[in-house]
Amino acid sequence: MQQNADTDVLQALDAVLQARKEATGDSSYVASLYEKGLNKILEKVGEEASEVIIAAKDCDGEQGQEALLGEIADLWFHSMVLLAQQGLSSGQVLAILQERFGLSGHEEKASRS
Ligand SMILES: N=c1c2ncn([C@@H]3O[C@H](COP(=O)(O)OP(=O)(O)OP(=O)(O)O)[C@@H](O)[C@H]3O)c2ncn1[C@@H]1O[C@H](COP(=O)(O)O)[C@@H](O)[C@H]1O
Repeated sequence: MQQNADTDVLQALDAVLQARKEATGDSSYVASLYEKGLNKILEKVGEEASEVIIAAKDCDGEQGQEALLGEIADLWFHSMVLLAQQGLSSGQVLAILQERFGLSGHEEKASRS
């Protein structure tokens, strides 16, 4: 199984995604997505989400778990490309999760009315 990694990698990747705004598509996959635009990035997010579903349905044993982790990494990565393209960062998503941490989904829903 893969080793655990901490959230530093998200911050480092945010910086790379930002820097790729100055790169060209022939040298960088991320820059190629920026060049193709929002619709292509959304297509990749949708495609990767579908691959997560398929991998989860087939998730049997260590190999299946490795495959699922790989697909979720692809989904997170493409979601981060979307955030960067929109001028946002994973840090902002983490802040929302931090705010929600410990608050039951049922309680949060009840507090809305
Ligand atoms: N984490 C990733 C990462 N995860 C997945 N991918 C790429 O995402 C692509 C999507 O996989 P697919 O199988 O869907 O690709 P595909 O069939 O070639 O895609 P399409 O032609 O259908 O769009 C693959 O090319 C993967 O290599 C990534 N590409 C880059 N990164 C990170 O982004 C950084 C910058 O990348 P570059 O901009 O390419 O230098 C890298 O240093 C990495 O840290």
